[in-house]
Amino acid sequence: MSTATIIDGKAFAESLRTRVGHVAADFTAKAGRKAGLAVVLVGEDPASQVYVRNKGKQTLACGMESFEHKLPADTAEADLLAVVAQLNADPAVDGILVQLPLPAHMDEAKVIATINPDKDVDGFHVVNVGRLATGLPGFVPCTPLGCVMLLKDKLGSLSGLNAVVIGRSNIVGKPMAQLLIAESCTVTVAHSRTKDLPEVVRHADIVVAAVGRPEMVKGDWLKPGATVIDVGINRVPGVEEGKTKLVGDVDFGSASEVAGAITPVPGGVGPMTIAVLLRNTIVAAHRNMGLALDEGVL
Ligand SMILES: Nc1nc(=O)c2c([nH]1)NC[C@@H]1CN(c3ccc(C(=O)N[C@@H](CCC(=O)O)C(=O)O)cc3)C=[N+]21
Ligand SMILES: [Mg+2]
Repeated sequence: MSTATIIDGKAFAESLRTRVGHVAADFTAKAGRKAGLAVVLVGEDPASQVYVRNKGKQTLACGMESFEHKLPADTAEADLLAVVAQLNADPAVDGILVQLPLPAHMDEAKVIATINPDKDVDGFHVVNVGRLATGLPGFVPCTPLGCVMLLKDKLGSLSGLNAVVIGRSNIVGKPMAQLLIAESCTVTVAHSRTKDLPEVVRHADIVVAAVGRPEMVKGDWLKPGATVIDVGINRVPGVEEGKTKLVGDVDFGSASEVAGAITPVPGGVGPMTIAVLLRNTIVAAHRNMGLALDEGVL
């Protein structure tokens, strides 16, 4: 039987988007224009198209402008860089997101390096990575920031807690570790080469699973009462022939019998990622226009 509290990321994301909407209306009144988010999608990956469509819809629903740039999969890297440069120069664009992954013929690091760091609402530019690592104001990657928001909402102070992050990607694992360090957690970063992962996880008050392996983390790995944040979005064959279902990196069935609280997939971290993107965009709009904003209201 499931005994864990389910952390409702979908509901939290909705309330965050409502707060972003109020701040966005205030911005429009002060700036005389709406805040704008540009999303660049290269290629026709169906999952990416769904995400981009959802981002666009939610951007508009928050009272911000959405600019979508869809480029064919065989676009030359130079042409993508030119689009980014044009968005950097456009005063109607406060935030720029280039959907990843990019086609194999493109150098992702080079493309990200071209984005103006002050419009980099994904927080992927090395300048923002450095700002996060050194405690300067900048932009923090949306998924890990969303995870910390859920953790603080659930636990209050995270100070002194043992946190184990499984995964060391630039997008989730590494920035997640930085944020947890800033919250005064004792942080362990585990990954595919970690020896005896269950034994490492057993010490964690907080587990953040971001490895991309369906249902890898089992309930009997967990310290009873641990808070489990599942970042995984894995599409696997469903019970019905030909259908797929979405599962996380955590085996929800067994984990929810041991954890104190756990995020579901779907409806956990995923919706937070988009809500934080909108939050980062309205923050960028204020900063770049020199308008004051109490970021604590977000
Ligand atoms: N530059 C860049 N920034 C990103 O933030 C970025 C990206 N590239 N590339 C792709 C990934 C993926 N991503 C998700 C966003 C929302 C959900 C989401 O809302 N998921 C729903 C389910 C959606 C479904 O049913 O497929 C949920 O978990 O409840 C998932 C995944 C952002 N990404
Ligand atoms: Mg890894």
